[in-house]
Amino acid sequence: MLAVRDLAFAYTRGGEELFDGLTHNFTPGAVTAVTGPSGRGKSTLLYVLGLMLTPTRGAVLLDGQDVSSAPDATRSRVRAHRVGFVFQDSALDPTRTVLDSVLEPALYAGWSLTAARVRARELLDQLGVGDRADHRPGEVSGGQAQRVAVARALVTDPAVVLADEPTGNLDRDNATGVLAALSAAAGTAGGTPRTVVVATHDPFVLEHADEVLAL
Ligand SMILES: Nc1ncnc2c1ncn2[C@@H]1O[C@H](COP(=O)(O)OP(=O)(O)OP(=O)(O)O)[C@@H](O)[C@H]1O
Repeated sequence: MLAVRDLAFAYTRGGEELFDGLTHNFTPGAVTAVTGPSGRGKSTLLYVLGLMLTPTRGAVLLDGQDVSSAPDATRSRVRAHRVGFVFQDSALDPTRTVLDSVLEPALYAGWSLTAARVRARELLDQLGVGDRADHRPGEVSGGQAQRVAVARALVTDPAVVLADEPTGNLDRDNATGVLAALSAAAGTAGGTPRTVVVATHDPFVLEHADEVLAL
């Protein structure tokens, strides 16, 4: 289970402190939408949960272990094996094919290229973008690119999936598709419920999320 205890973060020493000692348990198997006014720290919270930023105070707990203050090597390992990240506007490498972008995190996690390819193709098919596998991101639509980004976040079967404004620039149909993919992902991680956290302003996502955490 993913949780935060007494969490605070500041980008600079003595700078504005975000989260005000936040304590929260994220429910496995659920999509939790993190919302709040612009600048309140929604994206920053995802980076802290994803162990890309270290809390100034408090802790990020994964299955009861404080992973946020673990040594760098441990944090990298946890990030590679247990966390998937969907960046805003998909952020796919324009020089790689969709398939290569999706399988890359699995290679970092130590999978063989063959196993990573099989899993990546399976996910792209499940997300309805299998026919785009050999294209570059410039040759797919915004909605398709965002589903590709979800596939990339899921390729290692992580326990935690973090998505930053995944429906930001999408029309309703595409937003529905991306949200459905994230909801489906919440249900399964090798049979164990997966924790999905989405930072969003989108009223549609807020309405359909299982839980809402307001910052
Ligand atoms: N790299 C950075 N260095 C210094 N300050 C930053 C950095 N990134 C963000 N901030 C500041 O931290 C605060 C929180 O930013 P963050 O992007 O997490 O907010 P947000 O709630 O996601 O905002 P939005 O809804 O506009 O995306 C803001 O005041 C922002 O200006």
